[in-house]
Amino acid sequence: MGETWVLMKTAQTPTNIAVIKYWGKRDESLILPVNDSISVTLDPAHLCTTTTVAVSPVFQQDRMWLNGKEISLSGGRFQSCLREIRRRASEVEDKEKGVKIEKKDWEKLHVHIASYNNFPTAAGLASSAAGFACLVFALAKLMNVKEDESQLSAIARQGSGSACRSLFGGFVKWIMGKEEDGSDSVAVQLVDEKHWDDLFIVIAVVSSRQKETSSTSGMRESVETSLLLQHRAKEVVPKRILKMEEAIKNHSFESFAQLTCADSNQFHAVCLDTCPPIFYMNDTSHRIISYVEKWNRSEGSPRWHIHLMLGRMQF
Ligand SMILES: Nc1ncnc2c1ncn2[C@@H]1O[C@H](COP(=O)(O)OP(=O)(O)OP(=O)(O)O)[C@@H](O)[C@H]1O
Ligand SMILES: C[C@@](O)(CCOP(=O)(O)OP(=O)(O)O)CC(=O)O
Repeated sequence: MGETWVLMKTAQTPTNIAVIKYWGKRDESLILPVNDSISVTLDPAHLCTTTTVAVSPVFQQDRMWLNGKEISLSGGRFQSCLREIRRRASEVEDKEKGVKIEKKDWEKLHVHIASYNNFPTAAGLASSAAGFACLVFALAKLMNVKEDESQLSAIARQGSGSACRSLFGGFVKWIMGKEEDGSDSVAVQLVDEKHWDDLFIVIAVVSSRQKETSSTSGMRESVETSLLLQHRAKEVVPKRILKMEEAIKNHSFESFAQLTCADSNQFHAVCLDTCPPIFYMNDTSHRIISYVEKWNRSEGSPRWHIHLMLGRMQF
């Protein structure tokens, strides 16, 4: 296969915001969570990642550019995604270019990746979720991987846990799973994006500062030191997930809002119960919470829900 040719695929993936949060791992290397979680995928017209992947016999190594700057692919999470996709690659034929790639060829071929976020990266808006989901989906298309979105979500999960939920639109549940190899820790779509089309999400960025504690290290410390996290995972989230699924299915905004706010508040309570404590909110966040709580009380029934995360606000 000495000739020069390039095959290319592009994908676009939105970010997602958790309404029942993932916080804590039972397996760090496979990124397996201590609880189920549920998120809503944002409209791709607003916050999304666009990723193009290309393969050619002239590429000498896997390389990636993010927002125009080359980044290292040596990290374990990128390597996990590349390895898992390659393992599932199958034959690709492009009759126009006269190219045929056998399954065995994929181990020897290298990819070049260019990815762009149309929103701030590493700024608390879950760019890793959209980014790893988009990377996995684009690579799967390029390498003719037959797995469905749920099976692909188990690969995106190894890039970043919340990324598994961005393989679908609408409301998505990440089932924590019980298997040690993580084969049953996958995302499934609860309802599609048309199910609740008059629900709007407003994201107010209440701080431009990079968060001090990454999600990865924050949840590691919570698992190691917070008794509240253990209680939340065992006693609270299992029941709350069932109530949230019911609220979403029945468009019960009052229940949806109450559960979302309660879960966000408990997430921040776990962060405070961690040693050393983790602060993801600031005075602005607190002020907006109290305004919205007063608003909802004055209006009789909740019209807005609010949950704060990582120094930013989603209504
Ligand atoms: N488009 C992308 N493609 C692949 N990886 C990406 C992309 N965008 C971001 N990432 C990865 O995600 C990392 C940023 O993740 P990080 O968790 O720090 O921030 P965030 O996900 O934007 O915010 P938060 O986790 O607080 O919601 C980047 O350093 C990069 O490794
Ligand atoms: C607070 C959260 O947004 C945490 C997201 O954590 P990440 O998915 O970014 O963590 P890693 O798996 O270590 O990459 C809650 C959520 O999105 O469910």
